Amino acid sequence: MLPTIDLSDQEKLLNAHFIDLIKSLNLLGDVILNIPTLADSSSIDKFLEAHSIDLYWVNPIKEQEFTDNESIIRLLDQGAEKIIIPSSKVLSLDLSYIPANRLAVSINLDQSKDTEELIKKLTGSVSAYLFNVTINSSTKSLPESLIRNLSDLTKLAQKNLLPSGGQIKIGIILSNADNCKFSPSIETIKELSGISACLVVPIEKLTLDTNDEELINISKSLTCTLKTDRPDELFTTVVADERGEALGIVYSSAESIQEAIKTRTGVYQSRKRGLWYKGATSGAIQELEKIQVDCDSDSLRFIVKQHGPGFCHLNVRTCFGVSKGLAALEQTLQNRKELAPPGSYTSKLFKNPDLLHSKIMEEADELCSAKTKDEIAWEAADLIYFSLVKCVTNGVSLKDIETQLDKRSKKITRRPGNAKPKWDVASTKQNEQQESLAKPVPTSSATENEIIKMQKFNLSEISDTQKKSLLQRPIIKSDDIMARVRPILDDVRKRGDAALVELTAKFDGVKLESPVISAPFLPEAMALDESTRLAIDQAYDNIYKFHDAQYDRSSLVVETMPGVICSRFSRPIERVGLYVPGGTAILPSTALMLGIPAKVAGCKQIIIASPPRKDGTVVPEVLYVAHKVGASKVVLAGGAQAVAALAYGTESIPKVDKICGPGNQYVTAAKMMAQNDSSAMISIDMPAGPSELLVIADGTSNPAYVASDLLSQAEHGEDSQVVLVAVSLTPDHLARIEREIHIQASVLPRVNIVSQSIPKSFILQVNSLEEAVTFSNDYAPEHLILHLDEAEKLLEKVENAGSVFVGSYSPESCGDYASGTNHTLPTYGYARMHSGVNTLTFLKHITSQQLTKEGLHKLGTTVMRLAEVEELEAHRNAVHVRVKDIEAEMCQNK
Ligand SMILES: NC(=O)c1ccc[n+]([C@@H]2O[C@H](COP(=O)([O-])OP(=O)(O)OC[C@H]3O[C@@H](n4cnc5c(N)ncnc54)[C@H](O)[C@@H]3O)[C@@H](O)[C@H]2O)c1
Ligand SMILES: N[C@H](CO)Cc1c[nH]c[nH+]1
Repeated sequence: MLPTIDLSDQEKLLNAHFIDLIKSLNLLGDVILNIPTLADSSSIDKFLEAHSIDLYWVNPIKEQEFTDNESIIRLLDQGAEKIIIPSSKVLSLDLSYIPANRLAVSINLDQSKDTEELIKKLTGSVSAYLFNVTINSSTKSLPESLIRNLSDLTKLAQKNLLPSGGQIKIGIILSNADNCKFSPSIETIKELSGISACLVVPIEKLTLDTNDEELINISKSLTCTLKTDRPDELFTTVVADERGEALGIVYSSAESIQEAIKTRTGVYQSRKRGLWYKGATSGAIQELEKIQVDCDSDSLRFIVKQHGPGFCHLNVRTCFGVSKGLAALEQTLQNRKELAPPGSYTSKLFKNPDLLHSKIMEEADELCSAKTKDEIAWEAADLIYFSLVKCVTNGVSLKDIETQLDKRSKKITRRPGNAKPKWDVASTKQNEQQESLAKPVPTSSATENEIIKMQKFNLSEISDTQKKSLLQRPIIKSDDIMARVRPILDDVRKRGDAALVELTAKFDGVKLESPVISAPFLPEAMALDESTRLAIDQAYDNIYKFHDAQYDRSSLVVETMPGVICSRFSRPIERVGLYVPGGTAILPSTALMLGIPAKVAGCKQIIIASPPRKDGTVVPEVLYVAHKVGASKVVLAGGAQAVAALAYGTESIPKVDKICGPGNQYVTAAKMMAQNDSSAMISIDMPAGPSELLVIADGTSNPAYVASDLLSQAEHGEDSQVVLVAVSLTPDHLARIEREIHIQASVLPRVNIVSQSIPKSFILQVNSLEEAVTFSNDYAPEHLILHLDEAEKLLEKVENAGSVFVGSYSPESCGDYASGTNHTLPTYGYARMHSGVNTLTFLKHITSQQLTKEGLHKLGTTVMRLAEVEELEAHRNAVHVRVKDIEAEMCQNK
């Protein structure tokens, strides 16, 4: 029998009668869930939350919705064993990469004329058929002609085994013609079982009550299909634990099966003592998890959770002796947890999570380095032991781990499986190889059919340690990067232009005559098409306006006490170096974002550095901006070597006082190292590394907009990180965002980059706006976009962020290019203490003071006393000599 449950009225299913029925059905295997619409995976979530069912097929009722395979894949990923596709749609959908054992087809035999043809066509691509037939008879048994027809179709369908082994399953759905009162019964089930088919029965027609004549008894629906050739008519029954390990052999009767299903415990038929409720006297009871029927329906397997000392009357777990391997290890660890002998190492691990952490890391590392078969087995055993200690400590059983594995094996969508940057051996190796390459290139392309997907976490389900690791950025291998950057800085410092030219040839693949061009720049070298020029001019005007308004040119003057006047005024930093990235994309917009505030501030010398193009020239857009902001030179170099040239100066490039601008890890590391080198005597704006974005979205957000924003930053580089904090989003809303991410990403020219950066990025589901903003403040993103109802209200709670984009019509792209705000912003969480580039970045402030005689006389005592406290006599004396004169003069005037 195949039971069906209609999920459109879930309230009804919460009554005790149905809860009980569903639990019992779960013991017997597959259940069909009818869902209202194909896209409605949330009704399944709701059902699974309320009831324990692990093997279910999904039958989406509305036929017309089967237009593509995306929703089908989603339902299978969610955990459905099979999806039932209507015969009218099965040939028009591309189901080629869904395994046959996950697909069932429903055929309406009253309407379909060429069922046989269809079955032949579908051979090897589906694993079950549901035949719908209308009964025009009120007799208790099915009409002979119908049985013959169904039998022929069943034989045809079952002619071949499935590609992965096993037989096609046939379900029969019987409907009544209006004037006929045919009601399926145990006899119908028996009749259909005779032709290897099973009856599909709605849950409303089922009962656990053996005396109910109207409804179908669940136990009988099973026992009526069993066969036995034993003289005592019992069924041989293997009893196994949740992981399938045989505990012993017993016998079952129709009556014991009925009792087992009713009580959901291990009940068998003892050949000497009748009904046997396992553990009733010994305490070694069993919770029944499944009853499975073998391939020829004459033996059973009871899957049970065994309590007490074990199944065997000799007080061991199995009748075949003690367990070995993983089961034995798990048992030992559980015993140790309850009562460990003195000095037990395992018990030490239970009590010392740090030690356990270290051992797991150590063993994982050793397993990675193991080479021979013996070494690998040895190290894997170590790792499994320590992992299992962690599991047992936290109440996780081997069964729980296997359930996870089984769940994952049901996923159709393959995970990209990239390692987190921290563990990404491939990219470390690649970085090493890149030393000799011109430019960083994307490592791999998106495999066809691979879903481009962010990782997903739920704040309420993750540990503090996990949360901490989410707050971290893709690791910058600081030591490693520093070790590469140090010799580059030294080389340029010592050998100047010659080193710069050589390093540009090495890293950018360009051999230059001279590493610099000076203003005035050739008009033909900065010629632009009209639309580009107009766009740059418009962006320039907006950025200028906003940055000019930031410049308070007046001096600050405060009389702190009578006759004591303090003031502060600003001066531009004289010589500034602006780094414009040009590795994976050349960014003239960055030239605007750095050049304009430098110009507004009045810096006397502006030098721009940017990697050259392959032909040794600078992109005309960058040169046009350089001209507009009044740059005196453009350095044709990128990476650490460009930073070194700006910091130390070369024969052709003047040293600057401050270096600003974003860049990759080499650029950022070089800026930080140069700043720490007192011989360079420079400052930097801030660490502005790989782009980041955090989006907070609620139920009012538009999935397409959210996805487009996330991708807009993910396309910068493989190391970009984007985060979506989803505030109480329904599974459906979230799924729509995920779908948009995949669809939009798949058609991007930089799909190779986003298919690397998106899987390293993550979605965090939270339950409230407070949780969302707290996480965002802890993360301190470079960019924060608020896709929220009344988004502006959240602004006052934002504590840490580089720049905020408020509401669904404020895409980050506007700030990246042209609205007016700056796009050079702190990353890696530095938004906690750094501002983005602004006009003040290019200014320094000088303070001054002037005291009158009266002022000095009034303040003198305070200063002299403080100097005495610090025992700095010269300080005290500088005031004393004056105060003495002032007082003498005052005496004379009296
Ligand atoms: N935070 C911000 O405000 C902001 C703004 C714009 C861009 N960005 C970021 O800037 C970064 C730009 O990076 P990019 O790589 O495209 O350009 P880039 O100009 O920063 O770096 C390219 C240079 O790196 C050097 N390089 C490459 N491989 C090297 C190696 N193995 N060893 C030493 N040097 C090497 C080369 O000299 C090359 O010219 C991106 O991550 C982007 O997200 C950030
Ligand atoms: N999003 C980058 C800041 O992290 C800036 C940029 C330049 N071009 C496009 N975007």
